[in-house]
Amino acid sequence: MFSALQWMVRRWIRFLGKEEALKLMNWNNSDPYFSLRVNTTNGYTRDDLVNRLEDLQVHYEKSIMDEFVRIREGMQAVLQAGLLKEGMCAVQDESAGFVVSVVDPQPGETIMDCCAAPGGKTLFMASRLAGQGKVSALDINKGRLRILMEAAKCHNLDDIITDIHGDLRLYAKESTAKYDKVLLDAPCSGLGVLSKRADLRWNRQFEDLEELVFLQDELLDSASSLVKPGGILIYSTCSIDHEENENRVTAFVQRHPEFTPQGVQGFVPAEFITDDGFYSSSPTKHSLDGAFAARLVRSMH
Ligand SMILES: C[S@@+](CC[C@H](N)C(=O)[O-])C[C@H]1O[C@@H](n2cnc3c(N)ncnc32)[C@H](O)[C@@H]1O
Repeated sequence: MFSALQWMVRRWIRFLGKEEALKLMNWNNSDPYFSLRVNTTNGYTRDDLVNRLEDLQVHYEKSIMDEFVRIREGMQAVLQAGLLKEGMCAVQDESAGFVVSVVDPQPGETIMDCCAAPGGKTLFMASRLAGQGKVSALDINKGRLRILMEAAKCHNLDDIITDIHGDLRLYAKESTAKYDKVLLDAPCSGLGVLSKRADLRWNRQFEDLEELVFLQDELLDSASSLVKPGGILIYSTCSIDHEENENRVTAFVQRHPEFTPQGVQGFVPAEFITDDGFYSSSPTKHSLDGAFAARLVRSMH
């Protein structure tokens, strides 16, 4: 009845309880919402986007995030009308938007986006810099990085964004550059986005989770070496699994006492803040994709 592998269901029941696990499975099997983020760099406002959606007779809801609009149907009409190609908006879930709020890009800052492609967060961070500052977008996947730079051109952000093709683990060993902020949006199980990525339900094995956790630790170690003294490391995933989220942060600060977790109060609304001060969105609580982010401040020495 619920198309999820047994190991996932067992895990959800164990960590969320039966009732919450059932709600999650229902959410994953329902028709997904899609969210559109208006591109303010090109001078558009949310009202411009709303007007275009009304012309196209696409039903929408204004989101709790200022730049976002949610639609359940009509994505085909949006694509055909060229709203994405003309750089008016991007498809982005608010759960990813809130990760950018946790980064809190400020004009003039240098930001390293370590696992950047296809660039949803890179673009949003670059637009928040308001023309001052730089985002370096690194990814191991050349094809996805090309898509990122095409989108950057379309959004008029290509002078702010520099692409770097490479494996973060090697890059961090060789590079002497240090950044004000470093975002590691790590490769993860995607267990928070199963309503949109139904394929993951069938493809993900428990062993994948173990491998991913190992990779997440390695990438966190590498990303941390790029943070300047007093700078901030942001670790995020689109997973709802503690093993990939809170547990990775706990293990990281044990290996790196020079980093201290900083609560995300003031960066995202209170209902998205966990008891430990992390950002967490939940499909069942917030009707958004699942995501997680932690802010870690590097000491001055
Ligand atoms: C969750 S996705 C990033 C999504 C992206 N931040 C966004 O918002 O659109 C993870 C990315 O990590 C990249 N990746 C995986 N291993 C990597 C490595 N060792 N070095 C650099 N990038 C890596 C993948 O190619 C993939 O694009």
